Amino acid sequence: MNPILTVDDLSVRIAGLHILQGVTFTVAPTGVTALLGRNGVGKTTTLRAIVGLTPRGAEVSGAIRIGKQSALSTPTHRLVRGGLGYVPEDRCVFAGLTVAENLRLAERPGAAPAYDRVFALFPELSKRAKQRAGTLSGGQQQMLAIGRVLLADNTLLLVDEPTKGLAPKVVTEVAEALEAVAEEVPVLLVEQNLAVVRRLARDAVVLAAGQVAWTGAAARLLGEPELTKALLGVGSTGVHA
Ligand SMILES: Nc1ncnc2c1ncn2[C@@H]1O[C@H](COP(=O)(O)OP(=O)(O)OP(=O)(O)O)[C@@H](O)[C@H]1O
Repeated sequence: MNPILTVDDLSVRIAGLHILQGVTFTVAPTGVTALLGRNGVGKTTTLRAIVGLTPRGAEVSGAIRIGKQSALSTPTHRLVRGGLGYVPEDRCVFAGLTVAENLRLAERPGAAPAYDRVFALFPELSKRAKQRAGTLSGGQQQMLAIGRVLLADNTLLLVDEPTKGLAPKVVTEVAEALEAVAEEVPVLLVEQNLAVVRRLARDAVVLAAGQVAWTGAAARLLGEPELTKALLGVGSTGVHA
């Protein structure tokens, strides 16, 4: 099966810092690929480069293809309209708007919004349609951030640390939702909670200091404690997925 995403020799310099230094990896067209690594290795920078959101003035080189489309030469709004979904780390919900208004703003032109799909995955969003997003819990905001992207059909989802800062029970809920999502659409997932990675990911790509340090089966990485510790600096156990 051809990869849905190919990142080839990607380099990103921001403010004189060479943050990504020739990153190369692929993402399979089904299931979850985890993008892993210690803090500050360039995971978020990689996702942002794919979606075309590197800061102004950044120097980006290499090639990124989503299917056959060159991402680096396509503006972000066209990538999104073409089916690239991005759930950023900071969730970016509009705090002063209601849940319903946040969802409405995310409808993509020319495509019927799939409210049924979103509310089936996250019934809480339907119940709280009139609540201001800023008053939702962290987990509910995360569900809104994911739900927003799922209003449209996607060919690839990029999801950045969806369980960060969430209570254990909510981590489980978000992991369950992503598991269901990944049955329909391939996901490139940045995630620090290795129990979540173990549950969701088939493939893993590990970054270290702006380069790919390891690629392979997630189960293999997490099944070898020495390897996990060497690459990620932590044991392979995690909780609450
Ligand atoms: N706009 C920017 N200006 C300057 N440095 C930046 C900028 N964006 C990222 N960096 C630096 O690039 C490096 C990689 O950052 P990035 O957020 O991609 O790492 P990460 O692997 O996602 O980290 P974490 O796991 O902590 O979220 C860090 O050293 C960060 O400080």
